[in-house]
Amino acid sequence: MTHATAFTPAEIGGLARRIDRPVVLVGLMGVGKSTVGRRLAALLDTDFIDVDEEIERAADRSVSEIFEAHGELYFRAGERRVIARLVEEGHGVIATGGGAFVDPETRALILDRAIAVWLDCDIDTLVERTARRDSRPLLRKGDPRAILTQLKDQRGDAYAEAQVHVVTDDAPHTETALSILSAIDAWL
Ligand SMILES: Nc1ncnc2c1ncn2[C@@H]1O[C@H](COP(=O)(O)OP(=O)(O)O)[C@@H](O)[C@H]1O
Ligand SMILES: O=C(O)C1=C[C@@H](OP(=O)(O)O)[C@@H](O)[C@H](O)C1
Ligand SMILES: [Mg+2]
Repeated sequence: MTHATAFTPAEIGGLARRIDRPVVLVGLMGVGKSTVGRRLAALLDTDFIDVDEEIERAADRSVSEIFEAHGELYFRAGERRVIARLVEEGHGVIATGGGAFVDPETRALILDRAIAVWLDCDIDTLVERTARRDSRPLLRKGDPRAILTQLKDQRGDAYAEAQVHVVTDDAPHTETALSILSAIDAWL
């Protein structure tokens, strides 16, 4: 559920000043972490970093190529290191990849040093959105709906540890970003 939340620019500025830690978006593949995260950073007039893009830049390979060449465990090790660095650097908004927050070490770090926002939506929407791009190696292993359903079940308890929970729908990205602001405002 998203709310058409009206914030004046001054209110958003005031909220941005109260946010003294990185806002880290977590949740399943396709929920909107990368695209809504960029919009959220723009609203807050802060910088945006996507963890997968940082990993790709450091490795000079795509996430799919890393999975293919070295396997998931190697990717997770790199992901853990990159997130530790990004949280330490204190970026404004950080979009993680869907598996990152499941790692206990990464989750503890984010909960301690950042504000974790769990973006959540229904499986039908995730299936439709993730079908648009063939860039997610975990979804190539079988039926995407079955895989996403299983991951939702496996990861739900970890995601639920996030300080802020926002249930989204197909509202435009900016509206979703405003819902996140509203939820952070209520939590602070
Ligand atoms: N709230 C939304 N409304 C409509 N489309 C969305 C929304 N959030 C994300 N999308 C679309 O879904 C796809 C996946 O979004 P993305 O931000 O890459 O998700 P994630 O990083 O969580 O895997 C993109 O095509 C994106 O534009
Ligand atoms: O859920 C996961 O384990 C993954 C999610 C992906 O990121 P998005 O959640 O941004 O799609 C990417 O990190 C990788 O394919 C693994
Ligand atoms: Mg992403």
